[in-house]
Amino acid sequence: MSTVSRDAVMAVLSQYQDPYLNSNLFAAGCLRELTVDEQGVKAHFSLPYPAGLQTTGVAQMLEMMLSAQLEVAAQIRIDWQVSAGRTQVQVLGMQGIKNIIAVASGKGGVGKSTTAANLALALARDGAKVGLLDADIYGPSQGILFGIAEGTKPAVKDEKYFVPLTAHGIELMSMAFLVDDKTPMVWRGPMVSGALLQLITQTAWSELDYLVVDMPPGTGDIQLTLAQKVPVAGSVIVTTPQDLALLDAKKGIEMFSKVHIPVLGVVENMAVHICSNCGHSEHLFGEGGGERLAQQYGVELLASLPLSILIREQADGGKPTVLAEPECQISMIYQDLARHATARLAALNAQAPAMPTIEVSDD
Ligand SMILES: Nc1ncnc2c1ncn2[C@@H]1O[C@H](COP(=O)(O)OP(=O)(O)OP(=O)(O)O)[C@@H](O)[C@H]1O
Repeated sequence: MSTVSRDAVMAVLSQYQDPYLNSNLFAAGCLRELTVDEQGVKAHFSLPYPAGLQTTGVAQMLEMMLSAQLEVAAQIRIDWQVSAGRTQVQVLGMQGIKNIIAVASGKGGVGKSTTAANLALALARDGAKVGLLDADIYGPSQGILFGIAEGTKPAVKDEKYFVPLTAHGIELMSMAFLVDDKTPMVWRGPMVSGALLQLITQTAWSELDYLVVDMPPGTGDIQLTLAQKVPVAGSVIVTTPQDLALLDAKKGIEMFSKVHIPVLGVVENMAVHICSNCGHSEHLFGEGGGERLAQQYGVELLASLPLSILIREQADGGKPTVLAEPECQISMIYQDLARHATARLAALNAQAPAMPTIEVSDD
């Protein structure tokens, strides 16, 4: 077999643009090994974001491109590896976590918790080790979203740490596991802030690639303190496209920039309604709001999700869409969201100088 040149092989492989890194695999620094000899081509690439579901397919496609264009036999291996966040996580119980991602919204009820749950599940489907911290003190709903039986309490380790529950491969801790639904509102204020701090400083998480934090909605003192107490590597802002929600989402973006937490991007939820009878699509809350918001702040529009009865029924029934119907079109959007957000985070981790360590105590 005649040997093709290394340049020719690289030229063919460069035709593939990774949709999440927005560049070819060489320019994105993913090449680990490339051998071109009379045996053929052997290459190994490593992606910086979880991509377990797509590596085999992409490798096969690259092999076919080489075979078709250069008539050369190729063995391509693609794997992925997550780098640790810029901020070293020094919080007790959180030291084994590589990256903390906050999911926030300026306004309540826009689908932040549903997005956080599906994001966590999508990351896990792609092979990442994931935890989910439900810090939504006003309406902790991750227990319901993950089908946890009411009254389930986390185990306690060394008389000091809560052990997260595990559901569908995700480590899970929620305010709801500590505060009773029947706790009167008047008691809730001070108790809840105390419990939230306990949740942050006294949960023994495993070694995780990502901890997704479902933040309380809004941009008040509690959210700001939380953003400062938890060493967040990046945030995802969830909004619906109507003007009022967008206005609040802007406040969310500004809050994160105030505490120097990068915004990985915006998720536009309930963007378009598709009639389940006739298939007609309608932008109930206006069109293009998420895109405009992302452009205004120079961040990515990570995903745009439809207003779908499936999303609501599955989430409220304890099986978010990514779990209930992993192959459906909506799950693909969540999968895409997870990859866009983590690829962006990887780029930030690679670029930025290390941030100072954040130490958190429970006082
Ligand atoms: N894209 C969607 N289509 C249809 N229903 C949705 C969608 N996203 C979320 N929902 C539903 O909207 C309701 C509110 O969602 P969710 O609890 O995730 O919002 P939230 O922003 O976290 O609210 P809160 O401010 O109360 O924490 C839920 O019943 C959920 O199932």
